[in-house]
Amino acid sequence: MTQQGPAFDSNCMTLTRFVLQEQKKYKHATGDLSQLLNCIQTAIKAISSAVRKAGIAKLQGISGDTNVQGEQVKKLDVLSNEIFINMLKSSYSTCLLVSEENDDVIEIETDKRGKYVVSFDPLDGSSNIDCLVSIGSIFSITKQVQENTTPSVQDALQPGNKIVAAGYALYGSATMIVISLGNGVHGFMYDPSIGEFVLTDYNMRIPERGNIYSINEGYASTWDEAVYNYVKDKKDPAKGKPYGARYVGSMVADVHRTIKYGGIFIYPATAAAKNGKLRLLYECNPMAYLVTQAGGKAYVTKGKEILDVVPTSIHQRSPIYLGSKLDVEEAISYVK
Ligand SMILES: O=P(O)(O)OC[C@H]1O[C@](O)(COP(=O)(O)O)[C@@H](O)[C@@H]1O
Ligand SMILES: [Mg+2]
Ligand SMILES: [Mg+2]
Repeated sequence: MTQQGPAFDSNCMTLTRFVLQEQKKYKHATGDLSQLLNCIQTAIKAISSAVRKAGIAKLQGISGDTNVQGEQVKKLDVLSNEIFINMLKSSYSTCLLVSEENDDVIEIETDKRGKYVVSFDPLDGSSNIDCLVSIGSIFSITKQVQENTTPSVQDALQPGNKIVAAGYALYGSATMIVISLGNGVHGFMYDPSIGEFVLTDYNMRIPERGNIYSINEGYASTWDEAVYNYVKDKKDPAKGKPYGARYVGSMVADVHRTIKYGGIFIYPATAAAKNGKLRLLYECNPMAYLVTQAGGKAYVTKGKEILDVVPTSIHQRSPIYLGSKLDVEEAISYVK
């Protein structure tokens, strides 16, 4: 447990109750955000249940193969996307959705519209599904620029500093939701015996400095000089105690470890991909928001924080340096 807040009894503080308690702090709150977060929580429970059955997918019908009845069944990422979209629509609190799996924005029907815009990666780390390595879901929530107007793509193209809440679910050795509503970062572990997410990590704070670097080192020959030299120095005993290397290849898992243990996660620009690989709206922004709320830093490059980038298209990519304040500042200082 990271830090126990005096007002909380973690044995019975569920995510649902926590969200309601946050809502009560704002006199004019309508309850729409709470309703939205409850629907996201339900989506995550459903995806977690599907993830836990992925290994017997051919029998259960969630693999993208043909099941024992000879029926075509859905892949986990397709299923996760449908679950997210259905839950968000039925929350009656959204007007526009951006999903990694959909080329265009999804406009919510008029009679179901609310004021929030949600960007999400329904299943992150999909290349890790078949080998049972941790995967996740990522989401961020902003308000529509002008409430009660017809939603347009401009409502989705807001910088990360407009986010009102963001979080991720990690389907690891346990399922966990890590979330921020702008007042710190809090972690809730799923307790299958009661079917609830229970507060386990109150006010998560990322260590100011860590001793782990996380980057896909297989691509080192394609990095620019700054990233190459930074990583080289982190391994050089003449420059200090060498850092450990960890790279899961699921952003949720790599960022979760970085928040818990400290250190740095980098997905840089490469010679082939000038903007890196990760998507700004539903990967970089939510994670930058959480890491910043936990006391860390998230940069595109020197002098440019992720959360200040004004997006120009919904699936745009961005390089990212994210993690412990001192580690990120040190890595960025290598950029000329
Ligand atoms: O294999 P690479 O190039 O290191 O990329 C890994 C990155 O790609 C991702 O898997 C992309 O996510 P998706 O599975 O949602 O496409 C990130 O989770 C991860 O950080
Ligand atoms: Mg992803
Ligand atoms: Mg994905």
